[in-house]
Amino acid sequence: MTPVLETRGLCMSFGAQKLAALSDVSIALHEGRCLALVGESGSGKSTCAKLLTRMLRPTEGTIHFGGEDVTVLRGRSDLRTYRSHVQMVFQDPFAALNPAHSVQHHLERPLALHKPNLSRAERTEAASALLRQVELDPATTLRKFPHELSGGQRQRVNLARALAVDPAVIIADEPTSMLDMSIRLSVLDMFAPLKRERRIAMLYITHDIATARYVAEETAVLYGGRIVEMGPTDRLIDDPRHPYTKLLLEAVPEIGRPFGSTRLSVEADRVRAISRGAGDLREVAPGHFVREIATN
Ligand SMILES: Nc1ncnc2c1ncn2[C@@H]1O[C@H](COP(=O)(O)OP(=O)(O)OP(=O)(O)O)[C@@H](O)[C@H]1O
Repeated sequence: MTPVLETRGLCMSFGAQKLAALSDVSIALHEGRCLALVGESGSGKSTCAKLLTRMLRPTEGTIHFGGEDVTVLRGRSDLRTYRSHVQMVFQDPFAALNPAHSVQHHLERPLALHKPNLSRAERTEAASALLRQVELDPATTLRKFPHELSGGQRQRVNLARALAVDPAVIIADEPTSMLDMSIRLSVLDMFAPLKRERRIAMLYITHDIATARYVAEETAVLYGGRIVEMGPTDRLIDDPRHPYTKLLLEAVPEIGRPFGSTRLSVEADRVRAISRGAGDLREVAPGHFVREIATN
């Protein structure tokens, strides 16, 4: 199956010192499927999202969308067209919405650009349908402003707005990390019908490997800008092969685990703690890594 969006050997470095934020990243997003990109803070997840949406241009490697090389897109209108196919849902649902505009405006604006032939009444009906798709009641939501919505409702509006332009790809960058625990899964649950019914290809970016199982058929683990393990999510969680994947899984909070500090150590064959973004993972002997994780 030809991927909808594919990267080959993607690299990104910043600044005069050319510090590598991303090295040799090759991933593929397929129609109706989701890939989770998992890694801790600083591992390069957001950089990857910015490259895929072409907010940044990679220093090396290529990005193909529908078979076409979009790595070199430059013109404003070409980039705008590309980004209408590849939509982002951001971490902070409040910052992504304009406090001065109603939900109706947030949804009807992209609809007006994407489907200029719709009459005003048809546009409002399309906005209502989008809200129903994300399980919000149009009658009570359309007229509201962002501050009148809960965090979960705002993230649903963001998702509805992304859907307004019929994207082929949605990149969700930590979409639930700023939401209350109790509603995270209900927001993630909305991804399944988008894949099934709209056949959208998704990239779910998260630091929380445990949630990957809810949304993603495949998972890639990013460490220090490199993919250290990739495979079917169930296999990767049940039988992690790379030491860093094991560390991520051991760090998942569990009910019943006592408060305090858990000392995790792991024999590593490929991880190098000198990679930036490694957090407090330390190499204490060649190939031997320890990490202190506060669990309270
Ligand atoms: N514009 C930039 N200029 C210089 N360095 C950058 C820039 N953007 C990102 N970096 C660096 O690249 C590395 C990866 O950053 P990135 O934001 O992609 O990580 P992340 O995994 O998304 O982290 P988080 O989960 O904390 O958002 C970090 O070391 C960061 O400091």
